[in-house]
Amino acid sequence: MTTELRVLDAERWDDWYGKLERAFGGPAESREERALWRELTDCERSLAAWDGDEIAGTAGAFSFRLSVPGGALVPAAGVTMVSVQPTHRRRGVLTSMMRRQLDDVRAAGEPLAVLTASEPAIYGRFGYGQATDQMRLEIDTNRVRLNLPAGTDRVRLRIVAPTAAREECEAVYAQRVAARPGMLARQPGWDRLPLLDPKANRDGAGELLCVLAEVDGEVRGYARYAVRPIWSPATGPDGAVLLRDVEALDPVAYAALWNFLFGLDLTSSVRIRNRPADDPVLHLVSDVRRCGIGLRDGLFVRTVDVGAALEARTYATPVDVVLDVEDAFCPWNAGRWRLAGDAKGATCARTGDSADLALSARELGAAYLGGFSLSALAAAGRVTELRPGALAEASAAFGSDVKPWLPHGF
Ligand SMILES: CC(=O)SCCNC(=O)CCNC(=O)[C@H](O)C(C)(C)COP(=O)(O)OP(=O)(O)OC[C@H]1O[C@@H](n2cnc3c(N)ncnc32)[C@H](O)[C@@H]1OP(=O)(O)O
Repeated sequence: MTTELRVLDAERWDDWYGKLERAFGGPAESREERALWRELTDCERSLAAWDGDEIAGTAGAFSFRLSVPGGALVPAAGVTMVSVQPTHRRRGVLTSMMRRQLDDVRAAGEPLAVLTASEPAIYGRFGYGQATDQMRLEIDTNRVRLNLPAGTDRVRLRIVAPTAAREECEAVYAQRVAARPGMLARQPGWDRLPLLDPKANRDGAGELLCVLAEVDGEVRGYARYAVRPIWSPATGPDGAVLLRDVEALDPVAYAALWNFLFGLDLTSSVRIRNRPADDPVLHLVSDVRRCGIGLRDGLFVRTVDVGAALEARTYATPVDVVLDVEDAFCPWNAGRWRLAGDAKGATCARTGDSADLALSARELGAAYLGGFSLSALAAAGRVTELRPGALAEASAAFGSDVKPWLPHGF
């Protein structure tokens, strides 16, 4: 079997997307969601693997700008919509699409490619490393109390329709992006993603609502949520607050939003699928054991251009190290790079000097946003220290005070 890779003809989008849905066992999406993905698809960056006149594989890319340590927004290809038909699996179709895509990303001058994986085992072989994680919470609000900071009572809360509050929420979100590595600057149309609320997907919950937190007349935060009413025959109300997202620009607005969610009548839990693992709410609660905490992988990062990627971020402490990078899938990155930088900026260029640390592209991706330390990777045998002291120096420099985190999938 041979397949031929071609850029997606926009007129074939329905067929192409239908094949993607089939590979995912779908379609499970609502009409609204499908229409949004149609609008957001960049056909010129989408590939179809053709077997004769049949689509055997799909892969796409969004043109994102990713927040990195130091607050810069770095061009990053957002790899998405990857699938291979069940009739064509395990014959190298994915590998051929990854090959073509990374060549295209390099040609476009984007230093990074990023993705969220259906299964985390797939993408390491192509040099993607898990760079962030995400925390889910299912908080027992009957048992857990909140310790509110002084001034929380100054916050005024207002419930509004999410669409009516879109601009205010987006203004808050935009300010959060540079403050947390791993977040994506909003591209046109992406503000509609958190507003999707098709009836068919509510699973017993009411409509999506938005609560705005205002301090001195200014919107300082928001939460979008729905309530799923649950009535137990024996004890009565046992509803769940399904929190979609929550962002705030100061501690009192943040605490007030959580206090509101905890206090919703006839509910006994607040559930959310995706929060950063250093969410301040963990320092507001009286009992973390009853917060139903779970962790899973988030964003995967691939350094497509090692020099440009390492120069695009800043470093928590001064660093001057030579990295010996192994990169079989993108061999233009392989070899020694001298990275010199600090909190103001960095240079990263080819060098003939002897190496201080050896690692592969996958580890570089994992450490890139500062979420996973080089020391931890070294302890797992995935980074090798060649000059004593270099690991501690580089590990501290790569670290991020704020945990990197991606708020939504793509
Ligand atoms: C960013 C995103 O869009 S994530 C979504 C990914 N898509 C899905 O999960 C949809 C369902 N799955 C599929 O469509 C396919 O099985 C794919 C895309 C995951 C794999 O496609 P294939 O064409 O079968 O992959 P390909 O034959 O190129 O395999 C390359 C290697 O990856 C391995 N591999 C492929 N899929 C998986 C997997 N799910 N888990 C672990 N390893 C895998 C193969 O075993 C092979 O390993 P090898 O090089 O050591 O022999």
